[in-house]
Amino acid sequence: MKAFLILEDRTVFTGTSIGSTRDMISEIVFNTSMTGYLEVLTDPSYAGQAVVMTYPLIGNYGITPDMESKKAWPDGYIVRELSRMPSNFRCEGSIQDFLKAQDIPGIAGIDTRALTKILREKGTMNGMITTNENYDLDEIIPKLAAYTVGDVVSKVTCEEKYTIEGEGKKVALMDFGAKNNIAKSLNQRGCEVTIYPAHTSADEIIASKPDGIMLSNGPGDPADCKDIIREIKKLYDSEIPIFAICLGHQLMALATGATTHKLKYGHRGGNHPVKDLSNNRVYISSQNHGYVVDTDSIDKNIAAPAFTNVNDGTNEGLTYVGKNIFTVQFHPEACPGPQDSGYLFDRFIEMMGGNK
Ligand SMILES: NC(=O)CC[C@H](N)C(=O)O
Repeated sequence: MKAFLILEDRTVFTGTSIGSTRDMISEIVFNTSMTGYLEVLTDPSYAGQAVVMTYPLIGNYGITPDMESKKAWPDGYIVRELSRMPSNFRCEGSIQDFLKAQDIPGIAGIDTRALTKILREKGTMNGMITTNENYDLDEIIPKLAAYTVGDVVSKVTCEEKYTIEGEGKKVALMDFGAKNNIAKSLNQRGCEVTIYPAHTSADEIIASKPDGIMLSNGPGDPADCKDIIREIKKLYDSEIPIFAICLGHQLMALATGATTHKLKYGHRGGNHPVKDLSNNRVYISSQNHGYVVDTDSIDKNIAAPAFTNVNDGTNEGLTYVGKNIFTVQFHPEACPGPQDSGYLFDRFIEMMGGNK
């Protein structure tokens, strides 16, 4: 069946429908990862967005147990070519069947390179995937322009707290849309990890006396998370060590007076170079974000830049003055992508006093 991807600038791509055939409107973003399509599909930070994979062949090893959450979160999926015959000893099914089962509409067989060039030159924009050949652009474009990602953290966070047992330090993980490998990275290092719903009060977290608090990644515009930001300010005021990733990093910055803005087309992929400003070493990082902390808005008495992006100079991490708090914009938990910065979990454990 034919499918159409319609962009806010009136560009229309014609391809083949994959997954669900229902209409979808979303923000269209591109990811340049060459591996790890399943981790991308199940990363809750994509809620409210449809993702274009720039790597031309997707799905060749099918669906494996590498899910980063319990389901797929993007509103839509856009690829050049979907593998017709997935093959891997861990393969449990095809991506086509997975998208159908998850009711996610998609489009294959379009020139994703041309699409990515448009998004890179004009910036991230909204779009629609439809199988209706009689689409009416004049009717659709205003609907696309009106779309906003909205409050997606509430949609992706867990409903109730739960604990992953461990013998070492007790970590409270705030789930704003956490990827599984954050809890796993801590647990593999011995930590007992309790995962809390995003709207848990700071008082409850502090009363549970954790050795450290981890603020997770998550979807949407950080500045929209006003209630959560208020609670994070209380966590900042407590003396508990804190490590934060991506949305968590942005929320801590907002809670302490900095501002954020939306990048033209974001950083989503597995090869983003970030420089550790303490030793000028460059790490290749996994990234998925559309917003950044404004470097100029950081109060020197509160925080200092710890990492910058080598490609565009934007902020990639902060250390907080006089506090046991550090935060990063990229993904040390990888999944997908390089694990170069996994040592940051060790740094967090040291900050909590070490595991033994
Ligand atoms: N992966 C994330 O946590 C993303 C954070 C935020 N939603 C952004 O796009 O910038």
